[in-house]
Amino acid sequence: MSADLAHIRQVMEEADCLFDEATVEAAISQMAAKINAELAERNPVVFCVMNGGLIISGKLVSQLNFPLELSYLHATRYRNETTGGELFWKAKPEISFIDREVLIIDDILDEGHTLAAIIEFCKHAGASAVHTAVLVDKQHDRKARPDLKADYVGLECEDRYIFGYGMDYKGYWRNAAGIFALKGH
Ligand SMILES: O=P(O)(O)OC[C@H]1O[C@H](OP(=O)(O)OP(=O)(O)O)[C@H](O)[C@@H]1O
Ligand SMILES: Nc1nc2[nH]cnc2c(=O)[nH]1
Repeated sequence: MSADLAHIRQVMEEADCLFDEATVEAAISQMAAKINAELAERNPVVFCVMNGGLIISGKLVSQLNFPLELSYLHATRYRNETTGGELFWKAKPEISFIDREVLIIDDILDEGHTLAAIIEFCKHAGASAVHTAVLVDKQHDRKARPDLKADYVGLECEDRYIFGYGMDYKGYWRNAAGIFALKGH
């Protein structure tokens, strides 16, 4: 089914900008500074969680000043919808995790099912430590594991459906240079 582009455009026109580009870029630089200070000697394998992690991963790793290996994994729970379901692996990582420190980079920690499952997967695969970085931590009381916090968080946002900087609305607007909230959600 082809997307209704008029609707997709209208969604952006009506959306609220929660964080403009300069604010997001500053948050990413702060994350990078902390990661540089803490992981520079750890020889981590860095994993971008596709698709949403694409933009934050690219922007973040280019500000990391130590040698690292970069790969991706693809797990999805939302499949371009605005509410989450079962975790579905589209691509599992190919690099060996055995005795390696891992840094997982994703766009958003919402209910946390995705990140929790990825962390479990990495530990099961033999990682010696799993570090996590998310651009946005959504604030609400529906967390899958309330104790699960990302080690590096760029921004905290209110409990609304957001898009931009890698996050989609029905598969669109991952390219938006700001973080926007859907009108009425
Ligand atoms: O904390 P949770 O409630 O589990 O949600 C967070 C996950 O949801 C989004 O992925 P999605 O499944 O939409 O796939 P995408 O990355 O392809 O957009 C996002 O990229 C996170 O991986
Ligand atoms: N685009 C987008 N994806 C999500 N995955 C989990 N929560 C969200 C959200 O608010 N926006």
